[in-house]
Amino acid sequence: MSKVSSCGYEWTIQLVSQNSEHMLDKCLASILSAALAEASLFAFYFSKSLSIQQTPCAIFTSSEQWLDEQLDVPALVGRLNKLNHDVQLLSLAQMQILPVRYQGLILGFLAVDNSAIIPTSEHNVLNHVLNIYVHQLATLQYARIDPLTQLLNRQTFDEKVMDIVAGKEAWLVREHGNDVKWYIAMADIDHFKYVNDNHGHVIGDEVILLVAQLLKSNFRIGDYVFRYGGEEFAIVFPCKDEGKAIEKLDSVRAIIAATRFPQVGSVTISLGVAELTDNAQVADFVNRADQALYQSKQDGRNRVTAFSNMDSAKDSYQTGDIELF
Ligand SMILES: Nc1nc2c(ncn2[C@@H]2O[C@H](COP(=O)(O)OP(=O)(O)OP(=O)(O)O)[C@@H](O)[C@H]2O)c(=O)[nH]1
Repeated sequence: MSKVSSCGYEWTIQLVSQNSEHMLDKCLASILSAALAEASLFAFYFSKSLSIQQTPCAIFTSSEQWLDEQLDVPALVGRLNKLNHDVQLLSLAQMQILPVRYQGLILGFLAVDNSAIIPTSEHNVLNHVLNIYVHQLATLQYARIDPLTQLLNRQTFDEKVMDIVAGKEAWLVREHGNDVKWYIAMADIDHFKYVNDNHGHVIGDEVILLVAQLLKSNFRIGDYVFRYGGEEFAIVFPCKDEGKAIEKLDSVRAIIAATRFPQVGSVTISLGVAELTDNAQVADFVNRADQALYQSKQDGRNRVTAFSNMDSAKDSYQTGDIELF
């Protein structure tokens, strides 16, 4: 543990120079492995959505068995939340817990077994390292956010879809088993040009914002909602099967159609949906969902179309002559 005090500055520099979440996690893991070399077991739990609505999950652990047996994460977070904000270390019977706070909320913790007792002078440095991690994560996440809607932006979209196709969403398998599929939906506000032309761009922006909020609040926390372009959104979400995915999208479509938009009245969206399989490129998935969306527009708008139900579109997709917007 003596390494801790001498390396604080170096570790800070290492953490703030990471430019992806994945590399930031790896960097923190290697720092903690060096800092806690004398501890036989440790684990870092954190809520990456930076929200208390999501129970912190394991970012890395030195032994899953130890954790499964001893950590009741929701109970521990509840207990940490009741602590005074000045408390930086909680000593339990078999482990020491360093709470990780962001904007005053407990978003996670570092658990270290009692084989290495962390001296007061050193848990301050570890707390500092964990703080730098949280702030660097927040900085990386803000760069991925669309300023108008606070949704994930287009730049984040490709990376997230590639991660999902590569099977990097491990939490999902832990929670639902292997029989869950991912779907991509493209959603576009109907006749939006009319809104801009008749009410002006400021009201147009407000319509985009309200649609974004309705989309975000009607999908689950583990689903991804992106602002893909001006009045176009992409939603990437797991579902048991395509029927359920269409049902979900149609229920959100109906909620938007039933909402009264200030000044404008009613607004509808059209959607297209395709499954994310592991044998195509991100651009192919977007094309498929876009073709289905185009079909929804052709069929009269305010509806959901699944790419799998479009035989003619599949043919034209293969010959590459589909007309997209
Ligand atoms: N206010 C506002 N308007 C935008 C934004 N991005 C794109 N637009 C406008 O959105 C409109 C999109 O119109 P179109 O693509 O022609 O389609 P539409 O009128 O929505 O009709 P359909 O999609 O066929 O139902 C254009 O007038 C764009 O200028 C934005 O960020 N804010």
